Amino acid sequence: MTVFHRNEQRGDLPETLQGGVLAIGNFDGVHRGHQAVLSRALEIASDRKIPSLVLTFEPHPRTIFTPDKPVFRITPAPLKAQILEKMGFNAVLEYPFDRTFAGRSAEEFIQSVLIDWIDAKEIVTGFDFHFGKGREGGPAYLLAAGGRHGFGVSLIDAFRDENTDVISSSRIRSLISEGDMVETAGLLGYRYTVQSPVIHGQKLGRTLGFPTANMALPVDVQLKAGIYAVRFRLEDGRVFDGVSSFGYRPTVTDHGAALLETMLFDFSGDLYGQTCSVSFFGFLRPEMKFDGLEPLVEQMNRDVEEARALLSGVKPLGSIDQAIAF
Ligand SMILES: Cc1cc2nc3c(=O)[nH]c(=O)nc-3n(C[C@H](O)[C@H](O)[C@H](O)COP(=O)(O)O)c2cc1C
Ligand SMILES: Nc1ncnc2c1ncn2[C@@H]1O[C@H](COP(=O)(O)OP(=O)(O)O)[C@@H](O)[C@H]1O
Repeated sequence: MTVFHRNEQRGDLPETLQGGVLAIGNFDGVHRGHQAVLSRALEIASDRKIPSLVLTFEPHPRTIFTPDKPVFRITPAPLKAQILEKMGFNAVLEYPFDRTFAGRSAEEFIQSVLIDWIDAKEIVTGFDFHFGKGREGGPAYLLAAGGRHGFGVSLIDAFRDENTDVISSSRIRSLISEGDMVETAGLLGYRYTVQSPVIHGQKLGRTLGFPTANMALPVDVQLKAGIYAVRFRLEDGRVFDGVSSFGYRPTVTDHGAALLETMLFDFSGDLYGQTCSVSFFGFLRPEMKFDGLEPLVEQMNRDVEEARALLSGVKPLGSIDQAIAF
């Protein structure tokens, strides 16, 4: 089996990965609509026995065009790479995106990236993908370029959910900001997941009988503050059920940045420094300000019971969910 290749800085592309099928897009969230595009690329790769690659852009182009409004990334690059690897791709190419790159013509992009660097034989993308200076390159342009350069082009139509709404990253971002983890999972095809190193907190949790693994999430994350039923994955792959609190902890502090704190069930050990992931299965309640630690602890005990009950019956939604949250 070949090792998954993550190319973060337009480094040399191994020859074994040239001449493949290339899915192009930002794919933030790798949601079910993205998965339709990506599955088509995997099918072509398997039929033609050529490598399968994904070309994406880092940072997210919108961060370059509107720097004062950083995009809330559903899947930061490392998690996206993991999901693509689990799906069966051979490589992800995270192309450094800046204004100079954005200012290149569509033809320059095709020649220097798709032909000279990757030697792509097949391109798969969504029906609305545009590229090159001022978005001059669209589906028709890409089809014509394929004719000239000799690569195949597959354009995948917008994927709709059961209610015939188009699945989009922005719709999912707003569901996450409302704490709607069930609907979010339905559109992603897997449970919303964050990854971060476990950091030191105030060491109060253990004295309350609730040790919590603390994580700082990227500032752009717009997860609703509150208490969630979760599954927690350690670096070694072990997974524990747990309950998380995300927010500002008004009972003990009333300032500072939002923190994600997770109490793992049936676990004891040291987690500091490990990069762990938390997958969200359900929203239990908003964060509240209690009059002292005693009522807080009583409520935390009820949260634990509720989370245990919610998690007792959960099943993987598919292979991506199985790989990251189970
Ligand atoms: C299940 C759970 C629910 C929580 N709910 C609240 C809450 O509603 N309000 C609040 O101020 N803090 C809440 N917290 C945060 C606690 O105040 C925090 O875990 C405690 O202060 C320990 O902090 P430390 O990890 O820095 O030692 C919750 C924590 C957990 C694990
Ligand atoms: N069941 C558990 N759930 C969460 N963390 C645990 C658990 N058992 C042990 N730990 C360890 O204890 C630490 C949390 O203890 P705590 O007193 O809350 O300290 P901190 O304030 O640094 O988070 C975690 O980071 C982890 O290393």
